Amino acid sequence: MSGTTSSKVANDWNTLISGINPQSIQLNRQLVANHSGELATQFYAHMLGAEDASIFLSHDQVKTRLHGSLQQWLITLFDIDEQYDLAAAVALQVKVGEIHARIKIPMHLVLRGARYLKQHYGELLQQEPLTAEQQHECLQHFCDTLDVSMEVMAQAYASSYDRNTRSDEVYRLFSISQNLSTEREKQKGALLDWENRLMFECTLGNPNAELPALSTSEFGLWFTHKGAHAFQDYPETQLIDERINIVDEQLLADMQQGPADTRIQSLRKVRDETKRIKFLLDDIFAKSSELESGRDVLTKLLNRKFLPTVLSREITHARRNHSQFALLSLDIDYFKEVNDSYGHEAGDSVLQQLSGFLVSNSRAGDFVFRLGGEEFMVVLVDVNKHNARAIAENMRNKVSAENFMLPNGERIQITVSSGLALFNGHPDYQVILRQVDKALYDAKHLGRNRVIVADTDQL
Ligand SMILES: Nc1nc2c(ncn2[C@@H]2O[C@H](COP(=O)(O)OP(=O)(O)OP(=O)(O)O)[C@@H](O)[C@H]2O)c(=O)[nH]1
Repeated sequence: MSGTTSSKVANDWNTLISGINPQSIQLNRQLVANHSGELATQFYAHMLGAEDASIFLSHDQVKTRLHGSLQQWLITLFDIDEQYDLAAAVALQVKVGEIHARIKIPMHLVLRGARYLKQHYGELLQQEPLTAEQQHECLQHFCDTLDVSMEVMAQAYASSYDRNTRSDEVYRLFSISQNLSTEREKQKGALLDWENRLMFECTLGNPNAELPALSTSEFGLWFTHKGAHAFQDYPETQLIDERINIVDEQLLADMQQGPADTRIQSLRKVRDETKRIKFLLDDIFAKSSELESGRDVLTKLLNRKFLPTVLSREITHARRNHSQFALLSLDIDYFKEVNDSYGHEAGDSVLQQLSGFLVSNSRAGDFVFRLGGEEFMVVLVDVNKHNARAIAENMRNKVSAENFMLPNGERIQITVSSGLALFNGHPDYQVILRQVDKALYDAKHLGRNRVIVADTDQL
């Protein structure tokens, strides 16, 4: 929202307040403060009652937290009188609108909640010993104030949403532009690995063991988290998704339970399906054109600008599928000493080697970012609290055992401090980012070369 628009709204707000009897403002302030809990409950009851809202606000902790925030927001909103700093009040509404855009709560649901708030407030006023005229003025002030707030929020929402969408689109184009031919071969190889593993399990493996699912294989994770998004406009993407489902839901089940001849037949069908997936992959990769790359120049990792897009998408995925992901941040310890002792070029070389190391030690569906300087972030997809911690510890251990080769031929060892935070259902990605930042900060201050897991139950 531009500065001119903000000051115009602040002026309008001021005019609105100065036209109201201060006694009515005081009455509303008192009544809203006394009934803030009940008003917040009304707001969410109607908002969450809508079917299209449940996906956004289904998490209990979120409900509890948002309920408190809404109460506080109402109290602050109706505390506003002529003495109040209206520019600050406008800024607060902008912030709320931006949070809604970030967690993608559609604006119409917020407006619906506001409509019911007005209705309920009218009923509350009727229970007060007020004249009809006083009631009317209080309700007018309540409705006008909410309307101004909604107007500001809607503007902030629209521009923030546009920004996010543009960034999503840039990311989508970017993510398909990376080394297309290498990626294609890598994913076809991953598909072949899964097929070979399946053949092995079928013929020589333990007959009671569960067969490896295609959707959770290296290829399946890459496809779900990256490929399907990058190639979302191609009909082949839908077809690949259907093939993966057929393999996992039907064919593997037949192979697991069916009689011997059915198993052989199903195995043949699996081969046919994987062959079709390979053809479909070739088609979509061939259709995609090379696009300008936007990777970090030194390390070729993803850079910070795509972090919001990736996190928003992973949050939506985790909430829809009741799965989890984790953020692992890694910061090299005493990196300044590497630069000071061996020179900047040596430091650059260590950053490049560590980047390659992180990529080769994470899975195809994971995302590795260089956030800047000597700080990295890995988005660990489809993990739980037990294996995420093990992955983080393993990564830290392996880094400390690795020899990093300097341009002068010397080898050095480094350590990293890590913060780890597991997604806890909160729809705003800033929450998990704050948690992982705090955990990294603690890891540094508790002595470095360690992993600290954030307490993500604390929202
Ligand atoms: N070679 C090189 N150095 C960089 C780059 N970006 C940041 N640095 C250096 O990274 C160092 C970071 O130093 P500090 O923030 O003090 O951190 P540190 O020495 O790693 O210490 P702790 O993080 O507290 O363990 C500085 O010397 C930066 O100049 C880069 O792209 N290349």
